[in-house]
Amino acid sequence: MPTPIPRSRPVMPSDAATAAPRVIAVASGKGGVGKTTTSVNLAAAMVNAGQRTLLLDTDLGLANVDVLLGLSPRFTLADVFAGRCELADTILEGPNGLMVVPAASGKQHMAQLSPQEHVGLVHAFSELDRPIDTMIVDNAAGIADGVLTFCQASHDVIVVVCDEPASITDAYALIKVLNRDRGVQRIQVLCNQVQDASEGPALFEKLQRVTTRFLDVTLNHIGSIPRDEWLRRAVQRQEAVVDAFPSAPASVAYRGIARRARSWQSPMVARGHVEFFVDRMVAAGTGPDGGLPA
Ligand SMILES: Nc1ncnc2c1ncn2[C@@H]1O[C@H](COP(=O)(O)OP(=O)(O)OP(=O)(O)O)[C@@H](O)[C@H]1O
Repeated sequence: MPTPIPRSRPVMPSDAATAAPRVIAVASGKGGVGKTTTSVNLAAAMVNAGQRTLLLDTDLGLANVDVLLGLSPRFTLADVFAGRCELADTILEGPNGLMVVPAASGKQHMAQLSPQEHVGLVHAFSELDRPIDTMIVDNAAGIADGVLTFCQASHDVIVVVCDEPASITDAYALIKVLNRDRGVQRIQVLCNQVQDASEGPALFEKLQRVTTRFLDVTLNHIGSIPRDEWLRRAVQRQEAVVDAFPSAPASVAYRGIARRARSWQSPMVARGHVEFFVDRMVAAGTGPDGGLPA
């Protein structure tokens, strides 16, 4: 069992006003649909647009944000949990000032953190003394507890989906459990690897039909990313496509989504921030000390 992150002091409203990151979780039911690609490119597009952005890789079992960006972590979250360093020590400087917190690749036990440890991790961001406007959280695929906890604790959840039956079925399963078990009522849907302009809206429509029928959740189609050969070339160069090939179709699409993300209405506009994390954990009974706020 890894050592839990030391609990931070209680989060006061003034702290929240200083930290103030808007937190966006990126998830998918099925693996391999483009979740990490999306996290990296949205984060890069946001940083290029002047937002102070931190990309957190929580795919603790199988990390790859740092690989995609060609970064070499000195410390990872595994070191934080083992008490070998502070969270701030794990932050890598990515392209154009993007802050990247790498996960711990291949450390199987890191994929099995308790809800309290997930909360501790998220809560620890309130201790960071550098200003962050937006935090993008790249999750593992599937519906493991940690994924649900990170999604539940974020202001927005982007579910990445492709037009193939397993992706749609698994996206539905993820949305269902987020909605029914974790009280998430709004999901941002990103359709990836579309072949033409009509595929994204049609795919969104399919997903929406089934969720409207069975769930009390609002889906919002935030945009579609074309299947793009330039994106694969950028991966080979270990760069975000928005940086390597800014005029590629996928880059244009990611920039558009990043721009529009600013106007998504936060479900708790007046509150938000780190305080929002803790409140939502506690509301669901997954807070530190079995439901009591730290
Ligand atoms: N729009 C796209 N056009 C072309 N290739 C893409 C696109 N999106 C993703 N890919 C490719 O698909 C593969 C899977 O992408 P990615 O690693 O982002 O998926 P993932 O959902 O994060 O997977 P995992 O859950 O296994 O981490 C990668 O090789 C990536 O380069």
